Amino acid sequence: MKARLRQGAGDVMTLGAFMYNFTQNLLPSSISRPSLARWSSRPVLSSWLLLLSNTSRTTVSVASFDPPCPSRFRKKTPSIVMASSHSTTNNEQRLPQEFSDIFHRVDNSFSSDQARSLFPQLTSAAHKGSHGRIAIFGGSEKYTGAPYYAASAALNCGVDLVTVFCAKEASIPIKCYSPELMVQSVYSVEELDDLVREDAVLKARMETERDGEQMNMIDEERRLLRDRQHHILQKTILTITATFPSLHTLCVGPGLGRHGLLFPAVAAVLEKAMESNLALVLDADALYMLSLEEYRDTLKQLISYENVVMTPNLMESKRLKQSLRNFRNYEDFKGDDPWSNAGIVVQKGSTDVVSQKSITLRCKEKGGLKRSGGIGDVLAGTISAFVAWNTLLQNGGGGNDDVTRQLENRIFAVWMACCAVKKATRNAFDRKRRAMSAQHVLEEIGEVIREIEHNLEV
Ligand SMILES: NC(=O)C1=CN([C@@H]2O[C@H](COP(=O)(O)OP(=O)(O)OC[C@H]3O[C@@H](n4cnc5c(N)ncnc54)[C@H](O)[C@@H]3O)[C@@H](O)[C@H]2O)[C@@H](O)CC1
Ligand SMILES: Nc1ncnc2c1ncn2[C@@H]1O[C@H](COP(=O)(O)OP(=O)(O)OP(=O)(O)O)[C@@H](O)[C@H]1O
Repeated sequence: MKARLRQGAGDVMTLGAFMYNFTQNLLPSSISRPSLARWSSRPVLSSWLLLLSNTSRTTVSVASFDPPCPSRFRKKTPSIVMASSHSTTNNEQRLPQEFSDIFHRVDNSFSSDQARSLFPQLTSAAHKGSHGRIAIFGGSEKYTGAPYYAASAALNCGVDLVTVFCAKEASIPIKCYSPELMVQSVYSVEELDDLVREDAVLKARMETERDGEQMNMIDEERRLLRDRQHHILQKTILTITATFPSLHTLCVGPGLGRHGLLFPAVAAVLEKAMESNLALVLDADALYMLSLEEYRDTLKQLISYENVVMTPNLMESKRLKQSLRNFRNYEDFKGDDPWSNAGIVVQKGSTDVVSQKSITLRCKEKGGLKRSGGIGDVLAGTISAFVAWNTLLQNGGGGNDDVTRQLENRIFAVWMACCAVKKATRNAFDRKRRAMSAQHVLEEIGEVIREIEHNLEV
């Protein structure tokens, strides 16, 4: 049990909190249109992936085009033998399988320098927050693990500060899982349930009431109830939006739950985030909410928003696609591909498909064979970290070219996050087999990031 506690946790946890965790058993248990001239950079990534994937192959034949593969790369990856072949037109079918599999239909190419530029540098000039400030809006009475997994994954990637905005009922459990997380309760499920109950009572009274004066009084009571609801939700919205200027990414959805009264506040937060051009990662119940007809206007805005990553599982994808098809007659939802939106969509599966407009990257990294709950949350947190780095590097860059390049890099950053989680999942599975849980994946993330950086010599 002692080994399961995070460093420093013993100093700050109350005995009660510790016992809570103990009894609940909730503590963590321990690229087609490639420009051929640009292909020269791709062996770096392909080989990186091969190194990362721990395949038994140690000798890989990599085609190089004009200009040839950078010597720097050859030096760095001695286990990979570079076989040179001269470029001709339409060489795509001659590309090794690894290339066409990994970089399916990619319009942009990425150099090793660009790959390194996805990571903020570790320097002595860094201050708390300069490697990313993230917030997760999720966590409800029922789901306390999901926001913890997402937030901890971001921290384990190397983000400095993560805040979890959640229900009051979830805040103490989440605080007890980790002393590193800043946890702020932004609404109470009990309070929202009271509002629903009181409104149902007033509605029932209204239906049976025949006296005009009494009906007016009930009307007035319902108006006061709506005012109270507005006040409660405004507080939620203001608490979260007040932090926007300091955030690099806001992830919405892990463990959010599906309380009907909370959804208008979630939609308002998303709309304010878009107004502030804040990077968004949307997962789980946020995607469920967006598939509902009441939130089609929010979905419509998000579809044309560049700064969003949506990470649907199979079910969420089906629901969202169906909603988008239902909106076909809706002025802006024209075209055959419901996913042809401005932002990035990660369709999770045995192969994660990362797409943005006409670009599609496929993460073919092999994962583990265990599908425990929470790995999707680990992925949402990891993507949030990479997107936060992309945002802060974009903000710190010089000139419009840098901004354009960073935006181009974003899809690549998201793809890399997907590969990292797959690899972490496989490492965790190798270690724990059937006993593997999301916590074990979380424990592998830091090492996988270190391995990526080592291979890229960041
Ligand atoms: N420990 C926790 O607190 C966890 C909380 N979670 C939260 O639980 C809430 C509901 O999430 P769900 O994902 O269950 O909700 P959904 O309503 O999207 O249900 C998903 C359903 O689809 C099925 N499904 C998903 N992928 C599938 C595939 N590839 N093939 C066949 N069936 C598939 C699942 O088995 C599940 O029954 C979210 O807020 C989520 O964040 C989950 O993330 C799991 C862990
Ligand atoms: N069939 C599969 N084979 C291998 N990996 C998979 C498969 N399906 C999903 N994954 C991986 O599992 C992780 C979570 O995806 P999943 O579809 O389970 O999301 P989710 O349902 O939202 O998860 P969670 O319930 O944990 O939030 C992702 O890293 C994804 O790549």
